[in-house]
Amino acid sequence: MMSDDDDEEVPELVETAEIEEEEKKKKIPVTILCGFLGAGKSTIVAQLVAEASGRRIAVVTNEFGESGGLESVITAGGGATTWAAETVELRNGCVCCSVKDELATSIEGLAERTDPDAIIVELSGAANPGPVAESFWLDESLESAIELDAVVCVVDCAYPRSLEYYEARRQIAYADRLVLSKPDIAPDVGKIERRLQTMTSAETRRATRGAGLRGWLLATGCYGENAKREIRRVLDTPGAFGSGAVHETAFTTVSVFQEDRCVDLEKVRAFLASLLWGAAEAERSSSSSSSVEIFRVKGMVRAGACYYLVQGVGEVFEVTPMRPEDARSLDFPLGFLLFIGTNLDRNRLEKEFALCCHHHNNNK
Ligand SMILES: Nc1nc2c(ncn2[C@@H]2O[C@H](COP(=O)(O)OP(=O)(O)OP(=O)(O)O)[C@@H](O)[C@H]2O)c(=O)[nH]1
Repeated sequence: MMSDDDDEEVPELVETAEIEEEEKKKKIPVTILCGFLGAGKSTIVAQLVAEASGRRIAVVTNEFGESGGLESVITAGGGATTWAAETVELRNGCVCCSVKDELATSIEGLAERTDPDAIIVELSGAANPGPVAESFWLDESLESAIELDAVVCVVDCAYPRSLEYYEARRQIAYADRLVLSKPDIAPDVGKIERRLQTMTSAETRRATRGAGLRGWLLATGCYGENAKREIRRVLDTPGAFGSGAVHETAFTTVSVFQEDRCVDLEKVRAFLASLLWGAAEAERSSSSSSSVEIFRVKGMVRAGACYYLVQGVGEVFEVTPMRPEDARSLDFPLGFLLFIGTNLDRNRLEKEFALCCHHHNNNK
């Protein structure tokens, strides 16, 4: 029976065509899950699937070796009974070295066939997440159904020595989020957290066997247009704008900023291109421990009245306009770039960023 109140309720007008259009545009978020050998990646995936409560999560795992394929499993969530297995074939072997162009195409195909709500790509223990993340950096014009959502790295708190391995530190440098696994058996999680803070501004969370991570780990919006919250968080991270403390290793975060000066976007793009491509080239041709490597770039710059988000992974980067409402809500007029890598030269980065800026605020 309807009450008087119900009678008086004015039905909301729903523009179905608009909603359909929105739905169509909504891309399937891809989470890259990395972490050193035995850190707890598979345990986390199993827990995410167990907590999926009806959402469909596609899991793609990369096993090194013979087949050169990627195994994937799809679940409708909520228990083992709904699992279905499928293999994404890649011709050339290891996902993190040789097949990056094929990877996104294969996973797009998988997404089309199975229509999941989220996709997790679980990498093997020593894998480099950089080329994998790059492969999801798809051109807008390709109208892909999938988009990179975050690189998540699992750090084993019960095995702090893993941080001595270059492969483990590189995974941390690429990550947007760090899961601190095994806090239940680790003697000093706080010490590991403090050490990680000297290496990256990525957000961290402790989790025993992956419990309670779903809302934090999937569909985070760390990349792309939704990255506003992530930028806000980086700006709020203590130390992200520090005066250049010397870190324990050559592995560092350096941020440079130009308060309220407008940039020339073409110069910013040229600066990033020469920096990232130059660093990658130098890295390929040298095995020296003093070589410069840049894993991640994050930032925000202003050109005229418009703010732009800067994001980079490995050799690829993009400079994208922010929605005016997002830029307004950031509430401080700041241009900054944050680099995570090895042997970064703060003075050089500061000088070159300054050269991208106009002398006056009015963009003239
Ligand atoms: N005590 C405890 N054990 C954990 C936790 N997470 C994972 N483990 C255990 O750690 C071991 C390795 O976990 P996996 O999930 O297989 O790790 P992985 O990163 O997938 O391992 P690889 O694929 O070999 O690199 C297993 O014995 C897990 O049961 C945790 O939070 N606490």
